[in-house]
Amino acid sequence: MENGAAPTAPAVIVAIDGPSGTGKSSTSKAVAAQLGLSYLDTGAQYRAITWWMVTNGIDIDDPHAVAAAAGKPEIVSGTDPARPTITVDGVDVAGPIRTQEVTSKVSAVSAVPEVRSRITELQRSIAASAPAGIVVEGRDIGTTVLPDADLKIFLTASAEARAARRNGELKGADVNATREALIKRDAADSSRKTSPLAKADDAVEVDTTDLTLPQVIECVVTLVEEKRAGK
Ligand SMILES: Nc1ncnc2c1ncn2[C@@H]1O[C@H](COP(=O)(O)OP(=O)(O)O)[C@@H](O)[C@H]1O
Ligand SMILES: Nc1ccn([C@H]2C[C@H](O)[C@@H](COP(=O)(O)OP(=O)(O)O)O2)c(=O)n1
Repeated sequence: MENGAAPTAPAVIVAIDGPSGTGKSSTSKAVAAQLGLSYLDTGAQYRAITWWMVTNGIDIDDPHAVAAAAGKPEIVSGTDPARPTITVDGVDVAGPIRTQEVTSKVSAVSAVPEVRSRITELQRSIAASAPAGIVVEGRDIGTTVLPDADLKIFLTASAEARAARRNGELKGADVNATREALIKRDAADSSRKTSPLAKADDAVEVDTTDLTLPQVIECVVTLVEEKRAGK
């Protein structure tokens, strides 16, 4: 290089999609931290807009009402993988977006096309401004949000493994009820008309059922490094 500076790697965009409990958030955060990339949890954004709708008394079963309100809340995501943040109109909602109420309503809100177009635009602008690149996790990142991503991963796991993992986080929950709720939400997310949960044709599928979290992280880091090396 003319100025003697060390060459910097070009920004790398990694899309990680898959159903609930497959390990997207844990894997994406760890991969981004290890590789010095930004991190975006797009599910948190859909949860945040759902929280705003519930808090403001919008009838989430009325898609017209949800569509009419979709442009109102200002959602801001902090993309440091060591400390991801999410605010709505300046309010920290990291805790409130994880309630059962929000979880049970997020699929209906995120199926509304006006909600998706607003959040998709936000996601693209965050990805475009990440200095070293970004790991973006969700349901439609490889298919719709960032179809030109350098690497696309689709994580899967059995419903039993996913329910057991989620139950580890919810103290005292019934594993069968957790499994049924996961299956119901995945079915709603996969069957909606606008950008459903789906594997992109060029995504690498990783079944995490019998892998530990460190094994999944290592697998994805290796795939990113191979991409960067041009293999
Ligand atoms: N391969 C794995 N083996 C065991 N537990 C895992 C694995 N991957 C993730 N987990 C755990 O499962 C739970 C759900 O993981 P998370 O990353 O939130 O999944 P997702 O973002 O796909 O819903 C977390 O408690 C996480 O620590
Ligand atoms: N890219 C995305 C990400 C999430 N969603 C919707 C559908 C999901 O059920 C909810 C919540 O996503 P989130 O990743 O937080 O869900 P879990 O961590 O799996 O419980 O948001 C979406 O429609 N598109």
